[in-house]
Amino acid sequence: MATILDGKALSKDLKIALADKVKESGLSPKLAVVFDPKNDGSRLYVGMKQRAAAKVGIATEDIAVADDVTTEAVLKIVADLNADPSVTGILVQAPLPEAVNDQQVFSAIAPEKDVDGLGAFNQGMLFGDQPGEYAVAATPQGVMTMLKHYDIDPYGKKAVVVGRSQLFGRPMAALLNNANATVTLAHRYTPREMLLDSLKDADIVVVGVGIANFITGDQIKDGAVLVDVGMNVVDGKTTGDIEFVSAEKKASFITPVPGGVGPMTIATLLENTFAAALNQEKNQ
Ligand SMILES: Nc1nc2c(c(=O)[nH]1)N[C@@H](CN(C=O)c1ccc(C(=O)N[C@@H](CCC(=O)O)C(=O)O)cc1)CN2
Repeated sequence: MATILDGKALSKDLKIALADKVKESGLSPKLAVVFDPKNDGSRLYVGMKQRAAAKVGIATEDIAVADDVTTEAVLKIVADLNADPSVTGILVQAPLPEAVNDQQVFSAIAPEKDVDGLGAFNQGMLFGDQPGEYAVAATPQGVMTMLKHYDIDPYGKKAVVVGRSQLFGRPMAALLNNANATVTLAHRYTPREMLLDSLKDADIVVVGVGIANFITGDQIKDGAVLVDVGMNVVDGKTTGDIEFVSAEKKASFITPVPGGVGPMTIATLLENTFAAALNQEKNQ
């Protein structure tokens, strides 16, 4: 039976520690959140982020965009937030309405306020494995924090990342690569046979494709570490991309859904937001 990678418990500890740090710093971090209020997921996640931020002493400001908003209008919102000294962090909750080019918007955020690390500058730092302080996307960074907490070192391991989104797969592969794993990045055009072949001898598998039960226990190696970034609703129940019952019998470690990567995403975003406020104070 696998050990559960308990993101819910770990994120709780991280938030308690962060609340102390925020208090001790005497700073007043403020996170501006740009989001589409018509998107059910965004409304849910933004609400979760706001409540968690309030608990650790980070103020938030909501900026709800209209249905027919254009990329230019969102770029103007971001430019105003970049220029506002009371705002220390900016988060653009994806997805924005269809007409908006999310990546263009992410890259317009001033790098020092880009707490989600999704802009071109911060992604370039990550992909170049550059030294220094910069934010990394909250979901993959949260996965790395969880691996470290459970003493799982990617060094020399074979890792397979399934999904290549900007929010998850691409930065996840870069982080594992920077941690000296040998990384395969699979995606929707990877032939099924090729994916199954990669999974057979993978030590670490991280999956985020948004398809319930996409990976099953019979496809993975005995003792593999399984991290499930997926979130699907099946028969009214939140479930991941990994078929938990069969996979936990073969894995050494596995994340549950819910209670695994999701809570780590939120804790990491708050850590990034505080780090950004500290850096801005230092560099003033
Ligand atoms: N700008 C960003 N947009 C989006 C991100 C992101 O990191 N930055 N990630 C996703 C969604 N997301 C955060 O925004 C997120 C998803 C899920 C959870 C979470 O804690 N989930 C719970 C279960 C909740 C439920 O049952 O419905 C869990 O896993 O335990 C947190 C954050 C999209 N956009």
